[in-house]
Amino acid sequence: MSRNIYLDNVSVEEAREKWQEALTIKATTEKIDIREATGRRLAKPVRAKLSTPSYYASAMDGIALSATDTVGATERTPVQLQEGKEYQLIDTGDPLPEEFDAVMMIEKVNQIKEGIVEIEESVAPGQNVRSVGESLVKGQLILTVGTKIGPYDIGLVLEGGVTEVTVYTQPQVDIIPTGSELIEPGRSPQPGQIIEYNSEVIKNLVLNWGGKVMQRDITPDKYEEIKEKIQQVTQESDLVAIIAGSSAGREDYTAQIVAELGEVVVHGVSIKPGGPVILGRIGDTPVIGLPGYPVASALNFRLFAQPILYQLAGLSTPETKEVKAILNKKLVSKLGFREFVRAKLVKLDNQIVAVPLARSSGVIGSLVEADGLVTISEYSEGIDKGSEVNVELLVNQSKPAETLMINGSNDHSLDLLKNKLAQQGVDLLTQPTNSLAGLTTLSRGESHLASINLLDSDGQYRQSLDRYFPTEDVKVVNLAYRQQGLIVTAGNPKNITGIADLVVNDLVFINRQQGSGARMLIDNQLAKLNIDSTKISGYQQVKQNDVTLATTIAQGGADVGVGTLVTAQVFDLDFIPLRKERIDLVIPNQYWTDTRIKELFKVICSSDFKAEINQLAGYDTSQTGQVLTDGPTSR
Ligand SMILES: Nc1nc2c(c(=O)[nH]1)N[C@H]1C(S)=C(S)[C@@H](COP(=O)(O)OP(=O)(O)OC[C@H]3O[C@@H](n4cnc5c(N)ncnc54)[C@H](O)[C@@H]3O)O[C@H]1N2
Ligand code: MOO
Repeated sequence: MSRNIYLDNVSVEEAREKWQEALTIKATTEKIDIREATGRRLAKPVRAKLSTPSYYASAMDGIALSATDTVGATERTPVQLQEGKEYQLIDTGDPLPEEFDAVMMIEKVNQIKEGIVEIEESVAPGQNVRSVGESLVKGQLILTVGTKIGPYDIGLVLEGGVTEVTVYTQPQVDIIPTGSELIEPGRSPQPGQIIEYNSEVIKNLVLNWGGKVMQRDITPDKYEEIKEKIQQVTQESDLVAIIAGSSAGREDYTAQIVAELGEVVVHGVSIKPGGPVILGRIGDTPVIGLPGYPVASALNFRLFAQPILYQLAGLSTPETKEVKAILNKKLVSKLGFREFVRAKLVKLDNQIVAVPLARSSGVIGSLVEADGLVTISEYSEGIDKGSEVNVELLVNQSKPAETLMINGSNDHSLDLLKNKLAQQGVDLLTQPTNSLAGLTTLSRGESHLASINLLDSDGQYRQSLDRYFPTEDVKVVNLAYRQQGLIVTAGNPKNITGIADLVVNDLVFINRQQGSGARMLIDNQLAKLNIDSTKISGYQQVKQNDVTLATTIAQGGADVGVGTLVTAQVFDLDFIPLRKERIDLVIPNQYWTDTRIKELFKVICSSDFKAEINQLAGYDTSQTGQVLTDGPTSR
């Protein structure tokens, strides 16, 4: 079998147009019981078969009477009425006897004696009476075509004497995940195996759009098996989605099979992610071959299958909502490809800022985090930092104002903080870099707060903070103290006891980057002990964070590095304590009154939060929530 190496490179619009031309899409309808119709779309209008109420009915508990008999009734000139002749007792919903035209509430009726009542005010004709057709009039239009049927609609339709309604048939999507490397969720992947989840993502998109799903078993990368499966399901399906095998790999068969069974209309669109998408048909059934990478798979399905499914359901695709935002990072892109970059949106001062997320199409988390999609045109090689961009909203418009952006040193307590803040409706966007980068970003107005672990050698923040905020006041709030030390191989086979051992010949050290608190710690200690860093093997090798440093040691790439106790424990490594270090949050005074910051401060000061931090090995909350310094003069 020859490989399909040459893909088309058509635009999104051209691909959609070509696919539409090749398909004959017709929405079909069915009659169903209104009681089973929640969420369905009406294909025919509903009209009332009855008027309701169908009789004049009392709207209150009281007495039925004639308005004319009450004329002139006041507290001083009450009117007496005789039961059976001038009034009759009546309850809510009862038919109004023909001889009467109004109802007086029982609370306003004084019983004088058996069969005689007295009233102290007059009533108007029709008072407290529900007239015929007050709710619905026979023949009245109750619901229009396209209505998405909800709880109240069902009540109204039933009241109108109707039980059966005509709705659009829910399109059925058959999803076939392919790939010999795929395993069912819940199993533990061996090297080379991947948990299959794309089909669940696609399934839930279809359900959200009002369709039905048949999720098929994982089919291995075997030409015959895939072909057979596609043949089997196509007949009964309104749209077939085949996941993976779309590209130029040795076992990428989808396009070839679709071509044999029907027609490949487009294979290859000039977009990222998701270039190798296949759009085709088998008989009258539309078939889409989705690229295997999860982001590509989901975005392609949205881009191409959603409009088809909406047409099948008798609807037009919902308009997308956009906001304008300022891009906070330069995006470089390949000319000739339209790229959809997932972005977080944050309201910073009075602007919405778009923070690009991971661009790899293998990172599904980028879709979880994303508030919107930034499109880089195929005619551009990228977008500069600071440019205004249109962002397609994936969330509520109010979301950017609920997000707080923090940059700086990473710490386990920030995860706990994020989780707690989320419960208060604040989304903490963490951008783990290092302390100095956090302060740089903050001083440029590109974040709301910074996390730092940079105490100066004299135990003050003076130097660091004055450098970044020479004129502006900032508050420094303690988050926690954590245990910093040497992370060493499990069992400490090289018997490392402290910093002085780092110059031992057969030891390999692994360092952290400049600007990180761990790097400052090691450099300070080396200076104190008069140790020449060039004598330490591996000193030039740096890792960007605690976790990658520990991973390197756990995998045998180094013997020792500086990190936290909690990270050593996560990776089952040994630990030699060096010092307790403070993790602080730096918050410019201008944000101190921001509601998101107020929530953050409340969380930090809560005993719940402190209790959670105290669960972390080596953490200390004795000063958590304390505002340590306040303004340049007191620093
Ligand atoms: N030589 C070329 N190689 C590739 C090209 C290309 O143009 N030339 N395109 C790349 C792009 S872009 C994409 S996207 C992928 C698409 O590849 P396939 O559709 O053939 O998908 P696979 O290679 O089988 O899978 C990619 C990746 O995704 C994982 N996967 C697949 N299905 C699932 C699933 N149901 N659930 C979870 N994960 C899944 C799979 O294990 C792979 O890791 O091709 C590039 N290569
Ligand atoms: O389509 Mo691929 O998804 O760009 O990685």
